[in-house]
Amino acid sequence: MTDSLLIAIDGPSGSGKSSTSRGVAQRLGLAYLDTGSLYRAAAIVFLESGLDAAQTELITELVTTAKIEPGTDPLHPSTTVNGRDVTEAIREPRVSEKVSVVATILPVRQWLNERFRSIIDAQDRRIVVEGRDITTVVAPDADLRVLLVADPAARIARRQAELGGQVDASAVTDQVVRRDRDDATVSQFEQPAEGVELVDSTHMGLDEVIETICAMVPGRES
Ligand SMILES: Nc1ncnc2c1ncn2[C@@H]1O[C@H](COP(=O)(O)OP(=O)(O)OP(=O)(O)O)[C@@H](O)[C@H]1O
Ligand SMILES: Nc1ccn([C@H]2C[C@H](O)[C@@H](COP(=O)(O)O)O2)c(=O)n1
Repeated sequence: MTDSLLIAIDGPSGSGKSSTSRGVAQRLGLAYLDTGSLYRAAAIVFLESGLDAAQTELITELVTTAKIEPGTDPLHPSTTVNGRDVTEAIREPRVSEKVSVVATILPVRQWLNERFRSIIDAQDRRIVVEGRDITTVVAPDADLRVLLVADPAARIARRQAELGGQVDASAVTDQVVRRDRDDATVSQFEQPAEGVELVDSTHMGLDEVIETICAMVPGRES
């Protein structure tokens, strides 16, 4: 049996977690779990329910009875809700605007955390998992734990470039800065916890970040 290799990567919005984690997983032959994609899928369930954000018990019931399934192939990220492919829909600005509503409901977080742990086990712990609280709550026992950060200006510019100018600057700033502020009320991703490696990607290209993290894997240090 191949040795387990669980890599946990956290960081604020737009710091490069998804792109970096997919690259590291591809390079090391690991599976990949984007935990934010499940929070986003839960946000779709909430948005389509017509419920008010204050109806947290009803939102929790709906989300925790939905069948939310993430793919774990780093080459082909995918997410389904009750069998429907929502891979593209979860990236829409309306979802980014509202995802913190579900992400700040603690029973939803507890339910999702159990899902994440069972997916990690189903992959024999050979997986890169990224999010906001993977290094601290979901997998504090990971073989490598990284907090990936970048200056807010760099993160906003990256997100703006990704959206190809289709969303105005204040909406992009909201998606990055306001969302981090809301998300930080339930997770600690601004400072590395003890034993977590800090990587600042502000002035690093994607390949350099991937290379840096691969070199931190126990047994691969140069
Ligand atoms: N080191 C880098 N240098 C320049 N651009 C980058 C770098 N890392 C990622 N990017 C780009 O920045 C954008 C955001 O990256 P990504 O989606 O990986 O961030 P994220 O941390 O997962 O964001 P979110 O938490 O909001 O989902 C993407 O367009 C990506 O290609
Ligand atoms: N472990 C996680 C992962 C994600 N979230 C929340 C915070 C984000 O606003 C949202 C979407 O994540 P993204 O796609 O931007 O990485 O999900 C969280 O609270 N904990």
